[in-house]
This record gives sequence, C-alpha cells and structure tokens, in this order.
Amino acid sequence: MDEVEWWEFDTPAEMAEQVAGDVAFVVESAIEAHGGARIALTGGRTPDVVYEALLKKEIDWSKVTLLPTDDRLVPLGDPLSNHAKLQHFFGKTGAEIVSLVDEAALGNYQEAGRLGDERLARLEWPLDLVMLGVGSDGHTASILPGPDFDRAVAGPRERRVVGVHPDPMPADAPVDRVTLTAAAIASARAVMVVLTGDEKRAVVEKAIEAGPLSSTPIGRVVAEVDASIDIFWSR
Ligand SMILES: O=C1O[C@H](COP(=O)(O)O)[C@@H](O)[C@H](O)[C@H]1O
Repeated sequence: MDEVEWWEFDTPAEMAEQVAGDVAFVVESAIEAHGGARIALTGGRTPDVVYEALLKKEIDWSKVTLLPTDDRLVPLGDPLSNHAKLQHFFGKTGAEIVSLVDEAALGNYQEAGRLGDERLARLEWPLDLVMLGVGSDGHTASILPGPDFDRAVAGPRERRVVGVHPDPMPADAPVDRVTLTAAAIASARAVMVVLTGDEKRAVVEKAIEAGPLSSTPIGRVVAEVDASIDIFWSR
C-alpha cells in the first residue's frame, strides 16, 4: 500500500459533502477517460448521508454503473439488501445498477458467490472506485471471520466475488453473504473508506498498524491495495 490519508470531519454531513464531491470528480474523470464509470458502493447504514449528498451533484448517471461492494443473501427487495439500498437512492437516476445476488441461489452461498463472480466478469475491469464501509468488528464489504475468510482475502486473484458464511454471524444481519474479494477491491483505480465514530476509528487504526498480518478484514484489504487510500472519518 502506497499511502493512507485520513480526512477528518466534525459531522457526518460535512464528511458526506466532501466524499460526494470526490466521487463526482472520479465519475467525471472516468467518463472523460473511457466513456463511463464503474463504482462499487458500500452497504450498511453509514453511507446514507453520503448518497443523499451524491444525488445533489451534477452527474451524467446514464454513463454510470453501480454495484454494491457486497450483499446479504436475501431477496432483492428485502430491507437487509444492499442492492435495495442502491435502488432506493439511485434507482431513478438512470444509472445501471448491478446486483451481486442471484435470487436462484439464496440458499447456497458458495453457488451464489460463483454466480456473482460470473455476473461481474461481464463488466469492464478494473472498477474506477470502490467505496468501503467498516463494521465495528473490523469487517469491510462482507469479508468477515469464518470458513471463507482466507478465500476472500487471499484466494485466486482472478476471483472477484465469493460467497461467505460468517462465523460468528453479525447480530444486525445474521445471513450468508456475497462479497467483492480483497483482490477485486485492490485492483480498483481508487479506494476510499467511509466511517464514523471513535470505536470504528480505533479498530481501523489498529488494523492498519498490524499490516498484512492483521487478523481484521479491513487491515488485510488495506494491505492489499497498491494505490493510496483515502479514509473519511467523522465524529
Ligand atoms: O454488513 C455490512 O456492514 C458494513 C458496515 O455497515 P454499517 O451499518 O456499520 O455502516 C458495510 O460496509 C457492508 O457493506 C454491509 O454489508
């Protein structure tokens, strides 16, 4: 990893404004450089304020492809679905929204991972931007402790999506997942991390300090990324 730069804000709204401006700049540059932008966006609760701010930017959404960094294996309209979140915020913009979840494989997380990988192979790579969130346990995207951790952080580099059975199950969304792998995230042209609160900040600082030997998903992913990473944090 080249460099980690922290950007600190007093409120989530101030942070959101900055992040939205940076995302809009990446989108504009990507459209100028290769005619379209491909962006992976975090799920969870933290980014809502960012997505509100992003919707106020002038963006030619018809040239943008959006996908979640990860998803929960639930029907696409379920409140736990990250795809549903993207539809809720960006569904009317004209952006193409790609789901990582194939509803035919909700009961088989490994098959769901394979189908998600197949689906993303149809996109042009690399992604222009990956915006990551972080859980207070240090997970990022849906790279979580459990039997699939090694495959997600250190599996074959050509694998972009894997299925994940978290162990232990996260209390707020106790379901199997599909996630971008660390290699797919690391291949993006730009990577940013968005988080709030002292607890998550301490987790991320400790994970980055541990480097490639970190036992925490966010530490392993940051260590994989060659380019510089911007971390946006607010109180
Ligand atoms: O399960 C997930 O959690 C993380 C963090 O979410 P938050 O609610 O603590 O902001 C999120 O980045 C990920 O996309 C999501 O699926």
